Amino acid sequence: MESIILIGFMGAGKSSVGKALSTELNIQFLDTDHIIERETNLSIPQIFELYGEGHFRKLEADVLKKVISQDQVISTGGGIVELEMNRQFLAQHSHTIFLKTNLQTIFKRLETDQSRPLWNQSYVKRLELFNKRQMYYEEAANIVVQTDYLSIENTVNKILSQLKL
Ligand SMILES: Nc1ncnc2c1ncn2[C@@H]1O[C@H](COP(=O)(O)OP(=O)(O)O)[C@@H](O)[C@H]1O
Ligand SMILES: O=C(O)C1=C[C@@H](OP(=O)(O)O)[C@@H](O)[C@H](O)C1
Ligand SMILES: [Mg+2]
Repeated sequence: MESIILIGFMGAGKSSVGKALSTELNIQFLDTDHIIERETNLSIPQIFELYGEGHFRKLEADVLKKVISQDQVISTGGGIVELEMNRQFLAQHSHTIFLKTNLQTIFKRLETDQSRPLWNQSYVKRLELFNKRQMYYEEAANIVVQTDYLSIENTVNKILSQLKL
């Protein structure tokens, strides 16, 4: 089986759903953010603060290329689709899944979150980022799963049924 890649906005549930999905399928779980943090020995906010978003995007693109292989679930960061190269790469992959959420759901889930530098900004900036990225996710994904009213467990089940596994 090809690896399963989860994409979507911050708070869509990529990391939580990815972990649960890998447990269900009994395969390895990778999260591009975790790999970057481990390899740099820095937190995501520290990388943004010290080196800026552009540098983080390079690290993220390198990790994405490196981790695609068989039999694993890969959760990405919400901004992986910012680079066109990544969008093309993801679109060529048959199991790229867009976890789709409306902005209201994201606000609820990330209400007290301080760990995401690009969420930690004004309402207008958040809205702009959310709107801009929607078509990027659509472009990069082959499967779309709407998650607003689903628990993590039910999202996993919906993915499994869409993948017909
Ligand atoms: N389907 C869901 N229902 C309720 N809460 C969720 C759901 N998916 C994620 N969450 C919660 O939202 C927050 C962000 O989830 P996370 O998996 O880190 O998202 P992402 O990796 O897409 O940014 C976490 O607190 C998580 O427990
Ligand atoms: O949307 C983004 O640009 C980002 C999303 C984060 O991952 P999650 O989507 O898992 O929160 C993380 O990669 C970083 O803070 C940047
Ligand atoms: Mg995540």
